[in-house]
Formats: sequence, C-alpha cells, structure tokens
Amino acid sequence: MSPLATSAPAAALLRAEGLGFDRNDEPIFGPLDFHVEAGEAVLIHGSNGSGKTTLLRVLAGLLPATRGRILIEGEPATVERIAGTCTLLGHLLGHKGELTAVENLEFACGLFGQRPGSDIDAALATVGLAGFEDALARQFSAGQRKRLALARLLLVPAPLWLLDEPYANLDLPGIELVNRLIGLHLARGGAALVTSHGAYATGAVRTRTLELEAVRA
Ligand SMILES: Nc1ncnc2c1ncn2[C@@H]1O[C@H](COP(=O)(O)OP(=O)(O)OP(=O)(O)O)[C@@H](O)[C@H]1O
Repeated sequence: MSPLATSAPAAALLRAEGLGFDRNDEPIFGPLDFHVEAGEAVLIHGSNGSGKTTLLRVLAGLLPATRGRILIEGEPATVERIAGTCTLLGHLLGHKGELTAVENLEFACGLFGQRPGSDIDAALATVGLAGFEDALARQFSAGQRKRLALARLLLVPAPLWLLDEPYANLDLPGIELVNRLIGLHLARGGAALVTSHGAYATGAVRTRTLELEAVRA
C-alpha cells in the first residue's frame, strides 16, 4: 500500500443542497447549492426581498426548509448540531432591556456556552463598550446595541457566524470593527455567512459571494 494514501477530505462545515423555501406556495429563494468551509466567509448578496434574511433563518433552524437539505460537517443538520455550530446575529438582537451589558452576556454564555479563553469585560472592550458594563441594554443606542451583539459573538463557541446585515446602524469605526472581528474569527478557524448589500464587506469577509435573485416581482 502506498505510504502516501490520504484520508477522505474533511466535510464542509456547512453544506446546502438544493435548499429552498416557499411561503404560501410562492418560492422565496432556491434551490441553492453552496458550502462554507472553516476559515472562509461567504457574502450573501441580493436586492431587497431576495430572501437573504429568510435563508439565514432557515440555516439557523428557525424556519424549516421547503426543499433540499443542510449538512453540518457531512451530517444532517439536527437542532442540536445547528445549536452547537451556528450563532445568528439577526435584525432582532435579542438583548434583555432590563439587564446590564454584562448580565446580557452572562445570560448568553449561560444559554450557548462560552468560548475557552474568552472574557466578558475583554469582549466589551473589544467592541468599544468599555465603561458600559453596568449600563442597561435598553439605554443603548442602536449602534451600541449592535456592538453588544458583536461582543456576544466573541464569547459564544459556535464556529459559524450567521450575520444578517451586521453593518447596519454602525458608524465607520463600527463597520471596520465588524470586518476586523470576522477576519479574526476566520483566522482562528471559524466561518461566516454574511448578508449585506456589499458596500462595506472588505476582501477578508468576502472569500466568496452567493448571489440571491428575487424570484418574485
Ligand atoms: N414573516 C413574513 N411573512 C410573510 N412574508 C415574509 C415574511 N418575512 C419575509 N417575507 C417575504 O419574504 C421575502 C424575502 O424576505 P427577506 O426578508 O428574506 O429578504 P431580504 O433579502 O433579507 O430583504 P432586505 O434586503 O430588504 O432585508 C420578501 O418578499 C418578504 O416580503
């Protein structure tokens, strides 16, 4: 036997095969075939209403696919596998308004686990919220709320970030912060699917682009 015999290539972190979603028998997107490997970011690009948010919600397990299937590391995407692999940053950020920034992050880590070596105060400082540890989330501006959600991404262990318009409500340094955080996440073996109209995603967060076309007029 050849000493150079190699094992089968590792399965993609996430693979969509013929994935589609209909609402009231109207197709919203698909069928789509794509995959995301560890270390890469796929930019999901498309006009308003083309189904970007719906696609991320299907991948996050919040909506059932109408067609096709999702594989995580080669295995069908069960709720448990999705929960262990994906974290969604959606339009609704999910903060508890009556909890402080630190309490919100403690709550998230209690629910989803905490990445080894990560630290809540350090995550807040990274996203520009040092000094806001004890502020109530309901008192945050839209951009500060988005930054708090970015701190949550840094803390939870899920390797695949599903980011729906992560640049929305952020100032220029905030936009650069998103790109930097995605780049760091990829460098440590994570992956990301990022919806955006595209203007803000730098090369580091656009390893590949998935174009969604509006299937309805
Ligand atoms: N809860 C809902 N009930 C009915 N239709 C919906 C619902 N959510 C989205 N849709 C429809 O599904 C289609 C895709 O919406 P989606 O939000 O996924 O698009 P998008 O590409 O993210 O849009 P945008 O760029 O405007 O954020 C749209 O036609 C929208 O009207």
